[in-house]
Amino acid sequence: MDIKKLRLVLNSTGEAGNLSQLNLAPNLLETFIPGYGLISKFILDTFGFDIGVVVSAGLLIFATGTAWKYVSKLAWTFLNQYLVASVYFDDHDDLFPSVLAWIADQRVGRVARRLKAVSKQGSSPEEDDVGEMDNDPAELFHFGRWAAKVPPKYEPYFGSYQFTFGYRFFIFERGKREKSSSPWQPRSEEEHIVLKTFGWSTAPIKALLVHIKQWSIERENSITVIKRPQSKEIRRYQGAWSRVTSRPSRPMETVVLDPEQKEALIADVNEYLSPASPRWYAVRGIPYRRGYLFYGPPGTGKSSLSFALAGLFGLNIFVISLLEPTLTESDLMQLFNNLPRRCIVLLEDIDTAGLAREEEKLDDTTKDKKEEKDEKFSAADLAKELRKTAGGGRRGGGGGGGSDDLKPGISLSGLLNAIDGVASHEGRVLVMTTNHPEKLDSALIRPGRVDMQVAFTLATKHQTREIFSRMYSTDHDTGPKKSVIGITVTSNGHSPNGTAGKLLTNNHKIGEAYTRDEIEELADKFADLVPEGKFSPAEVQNFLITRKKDPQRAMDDVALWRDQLLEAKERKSKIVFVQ
Ligand SMILES: Nc1ncnc2c1ncn2[C@@H]1O[C@H](COP(=O)(O)OP(=O)(O)OP(=O)(O)O)[C@@H](O)[C@H]1O
Repeated sequence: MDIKKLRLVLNSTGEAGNLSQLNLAPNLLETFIPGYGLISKFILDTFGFDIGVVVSAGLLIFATGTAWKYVSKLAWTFLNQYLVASVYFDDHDDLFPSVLAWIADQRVGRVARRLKAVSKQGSSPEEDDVGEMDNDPAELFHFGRWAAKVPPKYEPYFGSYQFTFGYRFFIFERGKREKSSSPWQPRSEEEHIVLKTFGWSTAPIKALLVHIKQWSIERENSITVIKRPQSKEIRRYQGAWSRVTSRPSRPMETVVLDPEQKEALIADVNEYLSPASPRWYAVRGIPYRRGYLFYGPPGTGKSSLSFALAGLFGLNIFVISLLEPTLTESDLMQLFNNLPRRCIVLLEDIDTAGLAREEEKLDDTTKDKKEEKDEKFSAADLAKELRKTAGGGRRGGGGGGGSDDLKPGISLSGLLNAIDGVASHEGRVLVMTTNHPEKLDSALIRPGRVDMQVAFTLATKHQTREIFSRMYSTDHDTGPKKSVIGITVTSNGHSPNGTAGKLLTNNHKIGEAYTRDEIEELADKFADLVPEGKFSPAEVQNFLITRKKDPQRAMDDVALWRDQLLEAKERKSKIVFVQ
């Protein structure tokens, strides 16, 4: 279209505002819309109405819109290239969920018209999500109905969103792309986020990210993030570790140990993690790493203490079980090489290292180990095993795959290589646990690899007492505080052997609150009835959990439970299921 023709576009003789001025030359309209002349003549003759004005206006609006789109796209590309700073990260990055959560929490996230609902299948809703529990204690609690009240969480859907932060304009973009995978791999998508702002410097975005990290840490202050090895198939694409869950940090006081032992451990970890330590180690040429060995029978608190340490020091915890059947030495190396600078690595069952490869007797040794474990198998262990199986955890679940050519088992040298690797000299806290310290090779526990050993024993009187007291107390402050119990059934004062029931004048009904002093008194008496060094804290805890609303019932039942469990242990029963 030449300029002369364009000039014909408008009848520019009339006054502004008169629609007829917009009437495009019929010749031009004929060029765009074949047959236009005939149609317009027909309408003019029949209805006396000139459609030229309407058609011209429509065409003009269309042309202006297209031009605007084109020009703005050009301008945006130019701006993006020369005047916009951006920071990208993909969904493997720890920042990804934090940024999404932060955006969702901002006005931009709340008013966005395109949201992605996130409700994980089978995830357990938090009480906070539903508000107060209005479950009638007299009725059975129906989890499904309760969980149905939980609204899903919402995130901004894929696309671009603008927001301001500290008087500065930002753009948040969420996108996805197909991951480059080999033809025989299932197709998958990878998400990414881009944060943009006007200017040549990324400093404002970096400051925003620091703010988001702090916001996220404050929000998750009491949360411990637990990571386990990613399944083999996706490890290559999504990193070695996957975030299995995050759960409320375990308070250190809930792990009952010898106070001195606990204090010494906490002080040691604290000293090691202090910001001045890396330099101290570097100046003296000592590798900056610290290893701990937690050993003792099953159910004595080794894992619990590791989780409590993670909560106390605000570290993520990376859990590897050497009993995981698909774990190979190269996997172990890869896992250690992909640890962050500061974290706790919980390496469970280290006594299995060297069993398979070095002796080439995997079947026998696994069988032996299983038999040994079975001998000590108690109800608490059984529950724990079931939990692990259900959660796809330690034994086989998390690994996936399991190709036939895998030779499971980690040799001792493989384990040593992994924990001594260069990448592991960087501030991680290594906690190794075992039920069989006597089986450990001295090379594994030499100073430098294991710097402190913590022995866990079957429950002492102090532990039994503390576990009881914590089970029934809601408040550990001094003073005559009220403790637990809130249901309205009357205790029948049942006492199987007639002794324990007499310990407390049975004038308490369930539903009455016990004072702190009363609970302490009961705790002393309970600890007197449980022999020292016979039961694991897990067993004691398990017994009490089934009577968690009724300390008097625990007192009534303890003697029978104790005798049955002792007898069963003496008979070396394979599974002791005494409640
Ligand atoms: N010392 C303890 N103080 C408080 N609770 C304990 C203690 N020991 C065990 N428990 C309780 O028993 C359960 C099992 O404990 P945990 O998993 O820490 O034992 P573990 O020694 O790691 O066992 P395993 O060797 O089988 O892995 C947990 O629920 C924990 O609360």
